[in-house]
Amino acid sequence: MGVRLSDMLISPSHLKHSFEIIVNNFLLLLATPTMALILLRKAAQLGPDEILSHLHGLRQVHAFLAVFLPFAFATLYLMSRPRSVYLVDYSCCRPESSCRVSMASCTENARFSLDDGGHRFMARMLKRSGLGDQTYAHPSLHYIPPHCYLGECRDEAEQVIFAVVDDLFAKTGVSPEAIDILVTNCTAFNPTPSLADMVVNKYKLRADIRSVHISGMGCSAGVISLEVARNLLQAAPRGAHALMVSTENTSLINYTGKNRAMLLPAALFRMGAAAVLLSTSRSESRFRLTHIVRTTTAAQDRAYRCAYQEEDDMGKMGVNLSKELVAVAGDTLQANIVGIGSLVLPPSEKLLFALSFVARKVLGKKIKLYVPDFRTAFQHFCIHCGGRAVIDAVQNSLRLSDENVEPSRVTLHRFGNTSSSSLWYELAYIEAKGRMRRGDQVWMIGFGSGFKCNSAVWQCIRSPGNGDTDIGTPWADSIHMYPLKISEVS
Ligand SMILES: CC(C)(COP(=O)(O)OP(=O)(O)OC[C@H]1O[C@@H](n2cnc3c(N)ncnc32)[C@H](O)[C@@H]1OP(=O)(O)O)[C@@H](O)C(=O)NCCC(=O)NCCSC(=O)CC(=O)O
Repeated sequence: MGVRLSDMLISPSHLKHSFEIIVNNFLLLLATPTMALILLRKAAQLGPDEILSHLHGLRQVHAFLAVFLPFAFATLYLMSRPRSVYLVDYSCCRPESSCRVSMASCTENARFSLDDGGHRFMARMLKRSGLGDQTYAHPSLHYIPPHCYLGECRDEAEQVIFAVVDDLFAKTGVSPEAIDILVTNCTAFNPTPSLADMVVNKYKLRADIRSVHISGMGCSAGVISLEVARNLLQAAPRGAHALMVSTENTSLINYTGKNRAMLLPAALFRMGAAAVLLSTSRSESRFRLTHIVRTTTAAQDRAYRCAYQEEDDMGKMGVNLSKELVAVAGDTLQANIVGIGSLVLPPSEKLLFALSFVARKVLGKKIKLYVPDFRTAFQHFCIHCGGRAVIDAVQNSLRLSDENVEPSRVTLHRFGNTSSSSLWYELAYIEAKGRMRRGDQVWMIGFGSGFKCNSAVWQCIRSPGNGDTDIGTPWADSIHMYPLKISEVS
């Protein structure tokens, strides 16, 4: 059956599209004819002779000022702006295959390490978690019961961190002596000397390096590291390099008590890490960091306690993931999108939001607030894959399509929740699928204990060429399997 033209013109999507064109180009549509009209009227009033005599009357000093002043103002403006920060490249760890854990082996371990109730709960959570059969956990967790001592934790950190940093130096050709700034983050494992010192020692980094380690800041700490690295880079000489390493240690999932909320991390968290090289030099870089917006709701007790490290009644230590976490994440996201929306959304989306806001104030709460369409600003979304329910909640509140959240769901399936490094696995998935184009905008959304929602926005300035064989390396052995219909977990 054919579609009538009149239906097409008044269909909601076409109306919305026309509205966007008019509002987003309002200034241009209004200003260009107005300026043209004013100039034509003035020219008509003066006539050609008078215009020519005005032009002859201009002195050299006028011409000089007309050229020099805009040039001077433009130079001052450019010099006073903070320097742009670029992503040279990044690397994500695919641990050794001996670390791989299948669902069956996780369930089997739970049977021998937990009581009956705990084992049944874990079996159910593992099935429903959205994780697949190829995620990784450090060998210390393959023991029954888990065997997490300082030496094993340090070994896990060294394995993943050295793997990604080796890979990053190899693929960028940047030498360790060229690193001026180092930022590392890991929430659960914080030995002395720190993980930052571990990297300095291994790669013999310079004695004057600015190094920082961030701990206890949860899964959104990767974006916090980014902000710290960006701020330090902007204060460093032009062309300086910052190395950023984000990881989590699976020692945090060795809880073997009876508290369900503390058992949950073992069903979700897995081994992984990412290393990122940033610079203030655009040449050779692949992305430009355009915005970072950080939100914390830690002032509210409910938010503060929803991912909380504690001892249970029997004195066993673990991380308690409250049932309220998903709702808290939704509230924190709402606060974050107000900040990010004002920076990135086109005027049409801002206007619709403002109109719905005013209508709600005037007509009361029965009027729903308009949820801006973030797909008008971003081509790609990297949403922290904290758990199936977290991804579902973000997809619903931002009205995203299944394809928009595909990188998060497949990362959860292939690598599990690798905490602050998960966003980089998602970016690598998008690139491995060949979806990244020059000019594309990427929104990274990190969630983490506190509670925090931190956003980073990247613009692709160089899409991968045919020679870039390293792109999407962590996915090299599995990209052909995805996407699966993993949203339909029974
Ligand atoms: C765990 C799930 C995959 C389970 O999926 P389901 O569809 O089965 O969920 P459901 O709500 O029906 O719950 C099934 C059963 O699990 C129980 N259940 C669910 N969540 C629980 C929790 N937090 N504590 C204790 N029990 C819990 C329910 O009561 C129910 O039990 P019964 O059936 O007996 O009534 C999902 O709920 C999920 O993804 N939750 C979010 C996980 C999360 O908090 N991720 C953030 C990690 S922290 C992070 O990433 C950041 C950071 O740490 O910084």
